Amino acid sequence: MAQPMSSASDDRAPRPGRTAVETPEHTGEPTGPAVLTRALTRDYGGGTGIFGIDLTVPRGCVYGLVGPNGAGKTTLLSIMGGTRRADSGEVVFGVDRRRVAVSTDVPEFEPWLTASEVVELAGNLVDRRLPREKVKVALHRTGLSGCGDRKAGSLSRGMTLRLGLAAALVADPELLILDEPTSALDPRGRADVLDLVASMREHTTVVFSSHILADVQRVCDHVGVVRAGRLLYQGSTAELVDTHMRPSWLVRVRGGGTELLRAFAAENWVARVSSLRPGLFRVEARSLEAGERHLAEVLSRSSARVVSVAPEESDLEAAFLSITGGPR
Ligand SMILES: Nc1ncnc2c1ncn2[C@@H]1O[C@H](COP(=O)(O)OP(=O)(O)OP(=O)(O)O)[C@@H](O)[C@H]1O
Repeated sequence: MAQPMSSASDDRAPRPGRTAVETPEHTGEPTGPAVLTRALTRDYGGGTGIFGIDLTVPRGCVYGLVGPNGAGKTTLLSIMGGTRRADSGEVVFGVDRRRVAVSTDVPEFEPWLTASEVVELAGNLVDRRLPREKVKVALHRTGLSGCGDRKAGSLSRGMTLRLGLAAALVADPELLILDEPTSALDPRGRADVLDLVASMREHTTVVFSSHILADVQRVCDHVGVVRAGRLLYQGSTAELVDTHMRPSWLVRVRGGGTELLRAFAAENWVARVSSLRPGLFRVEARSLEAGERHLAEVLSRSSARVVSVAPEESDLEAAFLSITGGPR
């Protein structure tokens, strides 16, 4: 695993026998999840920690782990990455354990090493004959091309985060675990890292945690929602957004449209209709199917002059609030 000096965890050494880490033999085409956890529990006391987490990360996906502060994301990723122990449960890898790389939310490096040396060292831990060119490529991919000779101790927080990423990906991991990889970055930096993550899809499985749900929605095809140490949802991002959002449409008509407003309000399939301003309504349906089936019908029965009908974009933020019942 490429994780040289970058950890801020409390207890690095997994206790033998406490967290089972299995690596199946590799024969032929790999199948099954890249990594999964079974009933993973780490109880810090006082109701904090993680409890009975069954995470399944399909191979080749970009998996986003989201949850409020203190939900247990770092604890979970640290146990998966081998830098914390679990009280019980297991982590099962479907990829070669040596090809799992981790970048923590607060990477720490020896301050006197240059950025190139940090990345080279990380690479050599995985492959002693790692071509020197790979170090340059990793620095380039993480936006640190001009910084190879700078001491790690002189880098800003955002640059240190990028250096952690470069160290993690230098040896082409099969599974990359990233804790809050965009949290310390400016908008440009965030976009760069998200593009990088998106470009790794399929040949590398990526698991990353984030507070920024727009980032997760942008690059993650799978998502896990944790709150208070428990996994509330996991599955495809699209499904999460579709099933946890009440589908809605914005309807614009010429004139006031009071008669149309009443017509919508009388329909069973309409969960709510609200007037945003004269001539503009939001129609919320009880299901996507019902809305798509009946919306046009009501419009055609009405004498209102319809200017436009547009489905409202569902987003992960709203789905997240619906699942967790509160802000993140
Ligand atoms: N070493 C520890 N000892 C005791 N409690 C801890 C320890 N590490 C974390 N916790 C507690 O466990 C809970 C989960 O923490 P964790 O850092 O895993 O959450 P998180 O989802 O990563 O939070 P954040 O988004 O704020 O980084 C929190 O209540 C935290 O205070």
